[in-house]
Amino acid sequence: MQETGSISIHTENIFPIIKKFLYSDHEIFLRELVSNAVDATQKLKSLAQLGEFKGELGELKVRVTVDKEARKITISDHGLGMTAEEIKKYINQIAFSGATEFVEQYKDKDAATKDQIIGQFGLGFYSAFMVAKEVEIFSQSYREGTEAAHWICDGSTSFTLETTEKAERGTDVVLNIAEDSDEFLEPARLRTILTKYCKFLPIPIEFEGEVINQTTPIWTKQPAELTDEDYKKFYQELYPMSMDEPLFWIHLNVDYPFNLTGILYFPKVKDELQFSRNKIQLYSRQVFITDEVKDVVPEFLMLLHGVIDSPDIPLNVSRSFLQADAAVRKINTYITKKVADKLSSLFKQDRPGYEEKWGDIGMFVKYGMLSDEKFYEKAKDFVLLKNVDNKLFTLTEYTEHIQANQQDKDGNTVVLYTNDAEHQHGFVAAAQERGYDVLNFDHILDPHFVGQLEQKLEKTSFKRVDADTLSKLIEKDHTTESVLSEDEQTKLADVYKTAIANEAMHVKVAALSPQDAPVVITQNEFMRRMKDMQRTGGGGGMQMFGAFPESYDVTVNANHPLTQKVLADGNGEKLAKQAFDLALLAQGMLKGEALTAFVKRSTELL
Ligand SMILES: Nc1ncnc2c1ncn2[C@@H]1O[C@H](COP(=O)(O)OP(=O)(O)OP(=O)(O)O)[C@@H](O)[C@H]1O
Repeated sequence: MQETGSISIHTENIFPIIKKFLYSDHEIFLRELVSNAVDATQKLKSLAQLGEFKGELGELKVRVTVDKEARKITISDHGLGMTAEEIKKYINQIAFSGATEFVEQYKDKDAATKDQIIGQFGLGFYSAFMVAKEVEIFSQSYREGTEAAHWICDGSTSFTLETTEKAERGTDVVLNIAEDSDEFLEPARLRTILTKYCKFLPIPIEFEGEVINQTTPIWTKQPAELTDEDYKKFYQELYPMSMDEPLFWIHLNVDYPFNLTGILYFPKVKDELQFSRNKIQLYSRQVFITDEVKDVVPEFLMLLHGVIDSPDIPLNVSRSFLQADAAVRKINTYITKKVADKLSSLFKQDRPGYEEKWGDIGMFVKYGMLSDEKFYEKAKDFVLLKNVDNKLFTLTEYTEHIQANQQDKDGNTVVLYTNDAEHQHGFVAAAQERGYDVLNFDHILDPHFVGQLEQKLEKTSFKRVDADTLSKLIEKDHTTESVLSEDEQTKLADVYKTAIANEAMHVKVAALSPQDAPVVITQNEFMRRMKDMQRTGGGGGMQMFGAFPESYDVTVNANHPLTQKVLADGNGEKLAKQAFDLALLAQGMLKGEALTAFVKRSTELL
């Protein structure tokens, strides 16, 4: 029997159109054909289980071979095969009508969208024509008493179908590679494509006499069957270049209301926010799809590594649709919840272990809290604050820790922090001397995090240790009386103003304790925060603060013994300058010429 015919579709000659549309990702033809072969094999296995196929299953491998001379790539399977009638139905009708529909719907879309949609309309098989000028199918159905069929098509709407001889059950798809697709005749190229897309397919894939895949990757197994070593080994397989072991992992496994399996690893990341993105691989039934998991995984978890496998993610639709897709939103929420639960249980079950990892996971947690309200609600119980003595506290523990000492006269709890304990050492030490605790907030996310905590925590404010004099940072009821008269205070301020001679330094006199420093230089908390935010790119509306020059408050302590000397001494200005320079020195602000002058003056005074 031989039959030639025309495939009944509306658009004439869709081949050139498809080929043109899908220019950027021709390599996926192999993914599509190999997954068809795998599907056919699995269907046969299911039929055997159901007792509908009683013959020998034999060795169920999929073989990919390439013959460079003959310009042919062959994908062979021992799956259920197709009769001539089935080829007409599944290939001529389904595969081709899918292609037609594709052309009609996606004519005007951009390249990225087109790349994504190839499978959507059963375009799988048709993708062969992106690289082949002619495609042949040799197939023998598993059904007894059926004849083998041979189909040839050049991508146009006409085809030839005839009976043939084929010894073994299953299908061979033979591609006659087009001149412009020579690259796919290179075995090395084919191997790369196969390892990229087919590494975890459930049926063995043989290429050049070697099986290139793992048929049961660990995410398809039950967590109870797996040891820590299995998870670590798999991580190493996924990221052979990685030096570090993952910190911990989450095995995802849900089948309702959507289907999702996978393993997410927390890598060691430390500081780099931009580091290792796009490390999560997305699979659909063990076929690799993409490592662009944006929208499927919440933004703050993009730093995680691992695999997600879900047939429910509509991979073939455009980006904007993906964001709006209900299944994707649910998956997103699910992953966030799973991550929060995992952190929570680590925290509860092994506090020391959790604290040890805090340096690596702290950033995730804070980033998550900042970007996701639901995550904040869970994480507020396991987020940790670190003080300058490297002790870690939960939010509740910390409030309890400082409440007695660090309440101001209005009953607000004042949290003191430093963003650079080394640099602000003088301020930190002074605060500690008063029995205050100082937190370390030295990550670039911390200014934002501080802002968030201030909004969320009741009657709590955050002040950097160098934002004001200690008595002003936490204002207590009792005010220290000034030993100076009004006149003396004005005179004192004038002496300092002349000595400092700098517009950016706002001199004021305050009655501090005689034990405090004679002069303290501080930078207003609000202004400094605005500038910090701006530097880290936060808060779009903060732009206007860029126009403000740096300015500092210089607080002169009226009650310090030195003050009397400054007022009495004919040399007052020199002393004032010296005291001011010492304050600058404590802030690490004394540099260059000023530093040289200071050293000279100190020697003179000595
Ligand atoms: N190797 C094969 N063995 C048996 N049947 C096949 C084989 N390849 C394709 N088919 C049949 O042809 C049909 C069309 O294949 P095609 O790849 O175009 O779409 P699909 O596999 O149904 O969907 P998609 O690939 O888009 O997920 C398949 O559904 C299957 O019935």
